[in-house]
Amino acid sequence: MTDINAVASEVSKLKLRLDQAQLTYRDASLKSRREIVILKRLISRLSVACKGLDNELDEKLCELRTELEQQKDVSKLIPRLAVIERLVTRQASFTENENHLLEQQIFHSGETLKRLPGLPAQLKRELRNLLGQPSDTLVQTHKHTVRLLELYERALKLMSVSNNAMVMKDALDHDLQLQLTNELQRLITELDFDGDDGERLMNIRNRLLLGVSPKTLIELSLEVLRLVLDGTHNERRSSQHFLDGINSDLATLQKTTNQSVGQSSALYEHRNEMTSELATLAGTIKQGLGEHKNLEAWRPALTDLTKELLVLAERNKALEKREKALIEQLSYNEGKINGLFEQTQDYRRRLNDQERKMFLDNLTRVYNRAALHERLEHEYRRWLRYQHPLSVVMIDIDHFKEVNDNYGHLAGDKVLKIIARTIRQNLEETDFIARFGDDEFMLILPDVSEEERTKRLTKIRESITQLPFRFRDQNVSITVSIGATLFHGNDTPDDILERTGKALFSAKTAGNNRMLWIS
Ligand SMILES: Nc1nc2c(ncn2[C@@H]2O[C@H](COP(=O)(O)OP(=O)(O)OP(=O)(O)O)[C@@H](O)[C@H]2O)c(=O)[nH]1
Repeated sequence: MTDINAVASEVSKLKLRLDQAQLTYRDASLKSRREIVILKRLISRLSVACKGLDNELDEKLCELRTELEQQKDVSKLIPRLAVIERLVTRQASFTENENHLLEQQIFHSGETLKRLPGLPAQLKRELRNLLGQPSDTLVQTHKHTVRLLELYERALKLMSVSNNAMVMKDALDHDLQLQLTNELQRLITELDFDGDDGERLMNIRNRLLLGVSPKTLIELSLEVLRLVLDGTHNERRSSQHFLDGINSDLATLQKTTNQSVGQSSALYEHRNEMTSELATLAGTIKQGLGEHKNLEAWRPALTDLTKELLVLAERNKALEKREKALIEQLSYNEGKINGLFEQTQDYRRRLNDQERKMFLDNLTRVYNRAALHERLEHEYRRWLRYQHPLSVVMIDIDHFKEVNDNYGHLAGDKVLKIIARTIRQNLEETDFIARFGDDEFMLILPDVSEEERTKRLTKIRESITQLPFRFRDQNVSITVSIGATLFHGNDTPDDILERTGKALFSAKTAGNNRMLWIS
């Protein structure tokens, strides 16, 4: 019994211990499971945090996560955890290194950006602040990187805007310079100066044709201006001189004419006096002849009368002399007046000549652009009235610049002259030709039928193609493009010029050496 009791008591103790052991085991198991859950969560977070940093680490963490799902005994995972710990430590030191390098790079790039010329002060200030801030952590370094990139972007935008502006400004400046050079060159051809000044102008023009720097362009423009001013002063001086001459001649003439008029009336009075004295004498003689039967007795009185007659004859002679002098003075005055008339006629001819030259192109001797506008306006008014066909034509030499470039501008000048002559030769009296610009000519063909104008223009084009130009021992063939149109509807001269230009442009873009009508 005792044994049984002892056994029973042993059993009961054992059971108690078993219960306690079970409880302990349950606690341990619970603890272990909680630790596994925490471990899993940690590994999962670590996987996310390290994702992409290192492929090997990614792989190992992935394997560990799978194992953790299956494995009951965590202790078996210890070797894997050791591998991961090693990989994480390696990654940490790698990241630290990289961070250090990145910081150095940020500093270096920031300094480079700071030295960039033309950066706005505000951007430079922000850059200085950024470089002065410490970056102990990776996050701070990251923020610095982003901020630096922003500043770089702003600087780039600013530079590209100012570069574009500069490129555009350069292009504009270049275009403007070309335009000014061509215009100055063209204006010189309209100036008609002789002698040294004319030669100097031609030299300037030749230099402009060869192309000049902006500085030289300004210098040449000033020189042209000076020459024009000198020319104007000279012209004014010579006009003044001419007018002064005429004025003093007229003053002298007026004086002598006044004297002549005075003399002439004095002579007239004298003559009247003499005539009445003569008449009185003649009356006295007649009366004496009737009264005196004995002439001998009358002789002394008659002798006195004769003396008086002689005195009258003497006075008459003196009067004649004065009259002769007066006639001479008058004929001298007449000569002077004729001379003055001739001088003014000469002056008028010179003015007319100058006016004509103002409308002529100095180089080609055809009309210039000013004349064209005047003529076009005139023909336009006639067209409005009579509605006859009125054609306007623009002729442009193809690749003319190449002639200048390859054979020199004197060759180019020659081409312009010969082509102008060739066009003129193929025109009728009533047609009009003007040099419109560099290598462009304009024609106005009034009252010409469609068939006739096509024939005329085709002949012009073909004649030019056949011109035997020869430069530097080379045969050079030159062609022209022609654009033309007709006045119709509500057209104005400006519309016509624009349409002719378009027609010419189409002829050129269609491949040159052709004629194109836009109706
Ligand atoms: N020799 C000479 N050249 C001139 C004169 N006037 C203008 N030029 C030159 O004529 C040239 C005209 O050039 P562009 O308008 O390009 O003409 P292009 O070479 O015929 O070109 P396309 O018309 O397109 O065929 C410019 O180089 C001017 O310098 C001049 O009186 N004499």
